[in-house]
Amino acid sequence: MKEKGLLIVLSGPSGVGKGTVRKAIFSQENTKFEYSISMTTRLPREGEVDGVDYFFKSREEFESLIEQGKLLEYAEYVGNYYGTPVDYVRETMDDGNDVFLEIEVQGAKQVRDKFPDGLFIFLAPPSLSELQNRIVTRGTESEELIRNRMDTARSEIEMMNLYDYVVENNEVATAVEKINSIVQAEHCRRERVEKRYKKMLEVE
Ligand SMILES: Nc1nc2c(ncn2[C@@H]2O[C@H](COP(=O)(O)OP(=O)(O)O)[C@@H](O)[C@H]2O)c(=O)[nH]1
Ligand SMILES: Nc1ncnc2c1ncn2[C@@H]1O[C@H](COP(=O)(O)OP(=O)(O)O)[C@@H](O)[C@H]1O
Repeated sequence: MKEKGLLIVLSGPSGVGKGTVRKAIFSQENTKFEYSISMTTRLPREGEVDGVDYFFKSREEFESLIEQGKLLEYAEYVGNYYGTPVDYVRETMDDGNDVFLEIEVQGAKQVRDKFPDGLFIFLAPPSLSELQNRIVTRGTESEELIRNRMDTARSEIEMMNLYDYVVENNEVATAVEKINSIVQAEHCRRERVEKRYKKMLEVE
């Protein structure tokens, strides 16, 4: 029987660099992960393509997907829905490929409940002041929203202990390397456990 793929979840506070690190991971030539494209009700930004960056949906369409149980998790974030298509995730894992989710922390918590066997990686900022710097330099938020996001960030950081690994996003390239190593080590660990388990069954 084919081994199931891993479910890799990268999460962390807003502005820590999740999107940046994810893009760097998928720009590697030899990346072995399959990126799960999310659904969202937010409008496309300039240059974003439907079915590449996100599947852009209306609120009605999104709510109907929720009702039909088509989402592994979803969350409302700054006034818009974001969610992960469950069929894609299950099919990709069943085919033996690793699926990579880059999602905010509420969604990651829901995935943890449904897939406790997943690999949960928390991307942490070097400090709160650096996190604020990044949100400010990104320049997509008003002053009030930045204050709001910093309050949210504090509670998001408290959720760090629910994760298997914490990777500090100091340098993007280093964070990418660490994530690659974590996934590789996890594959080795699972192989070892599987072998031992098979051996035990043979003996009895
Ligand atoms: N729960 C959940 N969060 C998602 C999903 N897709 C993206 N996100 C998160 O939604 C947040 C907002 O994403 P986006 O609108 O692209 O803006 P960004 O802040 O520039 O990354 C980010 O924290 C993403 O990680 C998803 O499927 N589910
Ligand atoms: N390691 C890093 N060092 C410095 N700036 C970074 C780093 N990673 C991301 N950034 C910057 O921080 C801002 C937020 O990154 P982004 O990927 O949008 O975060 P998130 O997806 O977590 O909300 C962007 O301006 C990005 O260029």
